[in-house]
Formats: sequence, C-alpha cells, structure tokens
Amino acid sequence: MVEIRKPIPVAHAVELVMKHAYPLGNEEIPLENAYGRILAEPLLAKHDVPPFDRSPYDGYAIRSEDTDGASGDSRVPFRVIGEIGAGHVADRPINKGEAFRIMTGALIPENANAVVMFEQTVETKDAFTIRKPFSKGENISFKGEDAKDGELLIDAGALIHPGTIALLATFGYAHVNVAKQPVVGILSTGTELLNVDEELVPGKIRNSNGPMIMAQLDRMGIDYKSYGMHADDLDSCAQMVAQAIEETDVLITTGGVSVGDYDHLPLIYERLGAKVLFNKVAMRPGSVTTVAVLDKKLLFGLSGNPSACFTGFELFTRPAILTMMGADKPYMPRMTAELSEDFQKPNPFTRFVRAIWESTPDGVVARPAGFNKSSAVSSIARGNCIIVLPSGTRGFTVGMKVDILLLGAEQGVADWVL
Ligand SMILES: Nc1nc2c(c(=O)[nH]1)N[C@H]1C(S)=C(S)[C@@H](COP(=O)(O)OP(=O)(O)OC[C@H]3O[C@@H](n4cnc5c(N)ncnc54)[C@H](O)[C@@H]3O)O[C@H]1N2
Ligand code: MOO
Ligand SMILES: [Mg+2]
Repeated sequence: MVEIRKPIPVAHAVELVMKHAYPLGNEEIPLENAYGRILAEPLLAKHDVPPFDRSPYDGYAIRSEDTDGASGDSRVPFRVIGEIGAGHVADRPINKGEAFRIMTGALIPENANAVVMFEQTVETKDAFTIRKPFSKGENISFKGEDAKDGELLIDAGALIHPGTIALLATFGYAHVNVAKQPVVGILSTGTELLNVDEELVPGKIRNSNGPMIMAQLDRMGIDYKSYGMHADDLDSCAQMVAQAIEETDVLITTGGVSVGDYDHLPLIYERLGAKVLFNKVAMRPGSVTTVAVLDKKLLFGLSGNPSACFTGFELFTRPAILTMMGADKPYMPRMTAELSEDFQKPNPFTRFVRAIWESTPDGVVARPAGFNKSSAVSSIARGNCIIVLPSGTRGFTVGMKVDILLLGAEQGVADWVL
C-alpha cells in the first residue's frame, strides 16, 4: 500500500526547518579568510575614522583667517614653508601668511584650518596667491567624520563582504570572531547514476545533482564532504548515511525520497530514529522534499529530480545553513517583476519557476527559462531567479506582476514572506 502524504504549506516547511537550524558557536579566524562568514559580535569603531584631520586634496594647508578680503582684484599671497606627503607630519606649526604644500591624506599641520587646491592658486617659486576667502574647516576631512570611536557600525549576524573586510582592516582586526560553519555532507543516491566522466549506457544518466549541490555550497562559501554516489541498496545506503551523519552537522542526500520501490530514504530515517519534520510540501517542483533531524543534525532529503533538488536546496537548505552559521538575513532577496511570457499551467501547489529576470526601460521583467518540469536541468542552467506563482491559480499571463527570488545574491533578507 502506498503511503499517502499530507502536503504542508511552503512557509510552514521553512519555519519547521529554521526552528531546527541550531547555531554552532563562534571561532576566531584570520581576516583574509573572513569573506562570506558571519560576524559573531557587533563591529564597534575602535578609534575615530579618519584618526586625524587630513587633507582631502593635493594643495596648500593655510589659516583661513589669512584669506580675508581675497578677490580677483586683490589676490592674497602665501609663503610656502615646506611640504607634507601622506604618511608624514609637519615639522612645525604655520603662522600668519604661511602655508604647507600638503598631499591628499596628509595630517593637517598645527594652526592650519583650511586647504586650497593647487588648481585654485597661482604659483610662483616658494609662494602662491589666491583669489577667494576660505572659511574655517574648508576642504578638511575631519577626525571621526566617517566613524566615531566606540560607535556601533555593523550588527552581529551580518555577512562579511568586501566592505566589511575594509572596515575590519581599518580597525586592525587581524582576526575576526565569526560564527562557525556547519560541516556539510553530500550523498547522491541512485543505481542509475554514472560519474561525470562515464559513457552513457541504456537506463543510466550522469549524476548532475551532486556537482550542482557542491556548486550551490561553493557559492555560499561552505566546505563540504562528498560521499559520492550510492546505489539504491537499502542496507549499504543506510550504513553510508549513518556514517555520513556521524561526520557532519548537515547531510544532504539527493534522490530516493518519494514512494518508489527503491526510494529508501524514508526507511533509512526511520531505522536511524531520525524525526521527520515533513515529507511533502505544497510546492512544485520539490513536493517530496523531506527534512529530518537527528541529534541536532539536519538531514535534507532532496528530490532526485534536478529542478526539485535545486529548488529544495535554495528554499530550505541554504537558509538553514546560513542560520546555523549565524546569519540574520538568510533568505533569498525578493523583487516584483512583470511576467514577459505566459505561464499557463494551473497551480494546485505553489510553483517555483526557474526564470530569467532583467531590467528594461519599462521596469523589471521575468520570463520562464524554458522547459520547466521537475526533471528539468536546462532551465536551471539558464535561470538567474525563481518566479513564485501562488497556489490556487489557473496560470499566468504576460503583464501580470509576480514575485521573484534572486539566486546567488551575496546578501539576503531577514524574513520569508511569501
Ligand atoms: N507514485 C508517485 N510517484 C512519484 C511521486 C509521487 O508523489 N507519487 N512524486 C514524483 C515527484 S513530484 C518527484 S520530484 C520524484 C521524486 O523522486 P525521488 O526524490 O524519489 O528521486 P529518485 O526516484 O531517486 O529520482 C527521480 C528522478 O531524478 C533522477 N535523478 C536522481 N538522482 C539524480 C542525480 N544525482 N542527478 C541527476 N538526476 C538524478 C532519477 O534518475 C529520476 O529520473 O518522484 C515522482 N514520483
Ligand atoms: O517533488 Mo516533484 O519535484 O514536485 O515535481
Ligand atoms: Mg523515487
């Protein structure tokens, strides 16, 4: 007798998974390895930025009061008493009528309070004139104008991107306190699977899910252990899954989660005593996506069908891993787009359509990326987003507004709102 499964709404499935995405603690890592990791503590300014008043231009540091009355008819002269390159400091203060040549980034000398750009002067040897008055503070980059000592700059939970790296470096963080990443395992199941370098023979196909998931993890900067491919043999597959769980925090399997004679994952979860959170989601593709937990470890039973596998990873596995590694914005960013092609299949379940979005003079448009069955590989390759078509609709026509989920975004959003 075939098991009848009760589908749960996608949002509920996401919520169940996220409830079991436990943080793994923190670790200190070198700054050069920190890109893509999550800040474990708030980033506070350790000192003012810039740390001293400095020149934003190549020019002359002067006292603004010495410029009073300057005009085209009555140019005011200055005497140049030295030069300050960035990284150097003036050897003495300036006095009335004096100026230092000063380069961009150099510390403003004592008594100076304005900078004249070279272009604003008429220069002679060791002197120059100007034709306009300067106000106090004109053309000065002030100490602390970018960040104040002690100021909260970035919250814990933020993704470390190149800008964050620059800020961390500014404050001398050679090491950064980040949330630990889970150890993730990947196992592709299926007697029909061949390795990438094998010739096709009748009934067999090459394993595309394994390499695809590895790349989905690569895109997140996550290391993984590959457990290769395994034939649909219950006992040896169960053994392999048990071993993989021992060695990982998150185990991703592909295939074998439906109700076929060789779909062994449901039985394997049962044998292991894992708690199945759900095994049917009201979505297409990926309706058979199964997620189980065992000893605080998450087991993702992604469908064997490539588009279902891909979608299950992006909707469930990715935000769970990001949450385990401390992220406060684990979900794909969303946008609204105008459908630029009809999509006429009825939707009893929420449909996730692999699609291409682009910005046009008329706004953002999205169109399905071609053959869009659960088994499709080609549309995954062409797509750069996923169109979300709500359940209970008879299809969609050109010009309708749809939600799209952006793939491969470096930074996500805090809430799942679909
Ligand atoms: N009687 C029913 N049959 C099916 C149902 C159902 O509800 N009742 N659900 C269908 C849906 S929906 C999907 S999706 C698939 C899910 O199948 P499984 O997750 O059990 O996956 P498999 O049976 O192992 O494989 C399905 C399909 O995918 C190919 N595959 C598997 N692994 C890979 C891989 N690593 N790389 C590329 N392609 C792979 C496999 O050869 C099959 O063609 O079940 C439906 N059936
Ligand atoms: O689970 Mo299947 O991918 O819905 O089509
Ligand atoms: Mg199957």
